[in-house]
Amino acid sequence: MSEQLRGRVIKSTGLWYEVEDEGGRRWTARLRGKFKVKELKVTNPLAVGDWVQLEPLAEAGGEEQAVITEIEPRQNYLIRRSIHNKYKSHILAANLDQAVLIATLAQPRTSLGFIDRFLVSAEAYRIPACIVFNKKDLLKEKGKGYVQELMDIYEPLGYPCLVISAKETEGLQAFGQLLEGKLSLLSGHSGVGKSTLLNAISPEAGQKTAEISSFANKGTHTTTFAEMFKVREGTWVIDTPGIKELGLADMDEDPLDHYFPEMRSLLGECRFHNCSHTHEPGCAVLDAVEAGQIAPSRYTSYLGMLEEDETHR
Ligand SMILES: Nc1nc2c(ncn2[C@@H]2O[C@H](COP(=O)(O)OP(=O)(O)OP(=O)(O)O)[C@@H](O)[C@H]2O)c(=O)[nH]1
Ligand SMILES: [Zn+2]
Repeated sequence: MSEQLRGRVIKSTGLWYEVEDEGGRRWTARLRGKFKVKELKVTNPLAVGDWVQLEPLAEAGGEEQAVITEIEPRQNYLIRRSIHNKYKSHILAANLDQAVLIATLAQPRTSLGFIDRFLVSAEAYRIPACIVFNKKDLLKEKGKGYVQELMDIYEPLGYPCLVISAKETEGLQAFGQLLEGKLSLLSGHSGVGKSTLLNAISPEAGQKTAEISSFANKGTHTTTFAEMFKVREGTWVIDTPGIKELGLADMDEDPLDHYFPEMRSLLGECRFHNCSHTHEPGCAVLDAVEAGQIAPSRYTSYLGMLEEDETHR
């Protein structure tokens, strides 16, 4: 019996994987052949974030080489339809502890529709989500009041929020604490300050993601390329170009209202069990909107997504 180690995939090229074992050693690893045919619906059997069992190769010379013998069951994963084969899907990352949306109200403006879509995707993927409003320094009194209004909408729904300024290094400690001990997906429009923020808390991780980002902007990346970065021991982030904007594709078949926490708690109270909450009499969701218990902007996002869903069917 050869030695078995537990490790985590931190980089995947599709051909080989970089794995860090629990002792912090890095391995270049390949999958044992039989795994490749196991799951027919995905193009990649293994993704960044996966926990695996490793078997070091005896003949390895200077470089640490190993074979991956087992993949642990996933807590969650991000998946999207393969760009090469429409009948298959591609797993982008696994076992995410949270999805962090970096948003800004100016330069560029992140729309509420975009925020809500991100949150719905996170719900569908069963990944806890939070929102970090960056560039606080650009906000005047009115803008600050508006951010507070947004926080009053999102926090009671279970989405923690932070308001920070990477430029004025305000709230960076809280941002660091938010990430502490977790694997976080960082998401957000180009220009919201993801690289600046990462740089501020971990120059090494910031540098690496910036390289990938400029690589991606040239349009040369493929979705098979994914990597997670160590902010510090036990704290990781993924800022892969292909997953910056989580899509709604390939989520569970659950109806959309299941992904809005404020509607989820009302399900079963509508008169019709298949209520779409758009026009039906005796609709508990419409009543809640009317009564101001559901934010109008959230309901508007719901309607927008519902309509989009229907045109895609
Ligand atoms: N005023 C202000 N500007 C900021 C702040 N944070 C970042 N910026 C600026 O916003 C611009 C974009 O920041 P980046 O960190 O490159 O944004 P990014 O999200 O990584 O963008 P991509 O790499 O395109 O995905 C830069 O000019 C930053 O200096 C902030 O808190 N306040
Ligand atoms: Zn209803």
